[in-house]
Amino acid sequence: MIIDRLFNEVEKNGNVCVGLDSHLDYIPVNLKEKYQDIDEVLFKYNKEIIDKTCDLVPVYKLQIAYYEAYGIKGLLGYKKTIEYLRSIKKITIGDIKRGDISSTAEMYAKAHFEGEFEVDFITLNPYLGFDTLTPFLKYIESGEKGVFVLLRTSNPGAKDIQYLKVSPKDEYLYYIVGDKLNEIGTKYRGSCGYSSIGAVVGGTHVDEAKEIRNRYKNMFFLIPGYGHQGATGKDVSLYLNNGNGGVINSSRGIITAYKNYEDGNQRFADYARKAVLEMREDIQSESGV
Ligand SMILES: O=C(O)c1cc(=O)[nH]c(=O)n1[C@@H]1O[C@H](COP(=O)(O)O)[C@@H](O)[C@H]1O
Repeated sequence: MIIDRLFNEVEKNGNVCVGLDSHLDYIPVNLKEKYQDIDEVLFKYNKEIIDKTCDLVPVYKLQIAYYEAYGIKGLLGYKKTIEYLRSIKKITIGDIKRGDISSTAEMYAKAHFEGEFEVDFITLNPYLGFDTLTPFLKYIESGEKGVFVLLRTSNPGAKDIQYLKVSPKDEYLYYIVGDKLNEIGTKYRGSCGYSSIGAVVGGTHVDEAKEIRNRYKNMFFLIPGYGHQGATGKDVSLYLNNGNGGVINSSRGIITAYKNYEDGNQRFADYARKAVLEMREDIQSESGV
């Protein structure tokens, strides 16, 4: 199952998920001048970062908005990047955060689990209801695909809706979501013990971290918020289990790390590698593995 592959990759390479949120403003001028087409600029930037980090990380996440924003050429850059990652056997997360009525969700599943945009995992938004998840289950059942469903997000606005107290137990709304995901996910557990239905849990809020980790022992977490959004190694390691059970995403903190160095423009991928190494060490030292 895909979750076993991810679990094993984490055992081997640690927890860092490189977020390829490749805004053109993040890309060094010399690289932008070298290639005429946006798809090539995006792909070459991503490829250099991938080539310098792939021995250190278990997985890459592409937030699709950074590609959609550049139209057809942007999406071509997305396609080329995920194809390259899959060709070198790295696990891919398409951060698409979809959620819609089931007939439409069926087409989202087809769009991102098959064809030109095929990835291993996608992110989903469950706040339109749990029926929106059904069309993805047949892909998960095949063993080859997985999902990370938003549970409690990293942004300050997470408090607006996800933290509303709801009956019957007067608990936070996100626990209703988590309990249901846990229940659906039981059927899709791999030999590692985790389910291919994982959850997104922002690392920026830590008050309930222990409770979330204990309550959802078989859930694998995608944990964003490290670095630019303020979460530290200490914060995010609260969501891990013996150093596994989660991957921690950093996007800007890795792909724009070069901006802090005078020779950064020429060596952006070297500085991405340095940022990954530092992040990996930070997490490992805090999670005690
Ligand atoms: O699903 C996500 O990946 C996600 C969920 C969440 O709660 N917070 C969050 O920041 N993300 C994504 O994680 C990435 C964070 O980027 P950086 O803040 O630059 O590391 C972006 O691609 C966000 O869209």
